[in-house]
Amino acid sequence: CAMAMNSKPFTVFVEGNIGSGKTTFLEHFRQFEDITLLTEPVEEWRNLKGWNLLDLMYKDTAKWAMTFQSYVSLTMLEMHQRPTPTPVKLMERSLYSARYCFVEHMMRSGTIHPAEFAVLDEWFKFIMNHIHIDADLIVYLKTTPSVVYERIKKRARSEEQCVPLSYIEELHKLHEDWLINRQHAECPAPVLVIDADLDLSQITEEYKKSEHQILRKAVDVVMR
Ligand SMILES: Cc1cc2cn([C@H]3C[C@H](O)[C@@H](CO)O3)c(=O)nc2[nH]1
Repeated sequence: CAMAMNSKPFTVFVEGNIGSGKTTFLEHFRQFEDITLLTEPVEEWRNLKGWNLLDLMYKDTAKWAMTFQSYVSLTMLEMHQRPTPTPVKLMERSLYSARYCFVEHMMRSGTIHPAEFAVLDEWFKFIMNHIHIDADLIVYLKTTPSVVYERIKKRARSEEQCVPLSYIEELHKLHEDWLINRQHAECPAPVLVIDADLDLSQITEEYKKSEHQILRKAVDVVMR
């Protein structure tokens, strides 16, 4: 049932490390007509007027990380703001994982200059104070770094082939600090943790756990 475009849909952020199965999780919900799926616009990051910013970032991180994260944040903001015709909206990642996981890592590792970090942080704070982008629920696909590292190698996305395990471990810790240890109060949504180490055959049971929570909330939104 299409809802008026102006009412706020029940919004879910699907978060997790590289290779944690976010796209697979989202595809599982393709079957429901009352849910709008917004997957990560990786193809936009791979081709902005012919420039593959994702590849540039992985090839020369110090030079391109700021530019890449700046564009990623713009594409995420566009998705946060996109009108949703359904009672439920599932988004792959968010401006929160952009800031608390990826940009945070780049600042701590010295990949970006403190002045570059300051600019990205000012953009993030302005958006937080002026635009409502909160989630009603965060689904955290919790994984073990070594498991997703093997998946990344098997998936063989060309730009990611040089990603070291240490990077995956650092991103994991930042996801845990945010979603398990709840170190950032700006994003107070409840977190539903899914064991995403499970391989495809077993994980459907895990998805059903979240399906119930998400769809029940969808009914609440529609009945509101
Ligand atoms: C919000 C956000 C998503 C995101 C993805 N990535 C990278 C990780 C993967 O290699 C690829 C697709 O998620 O993009 C990144 O470097 N910075 C990001 N920030």
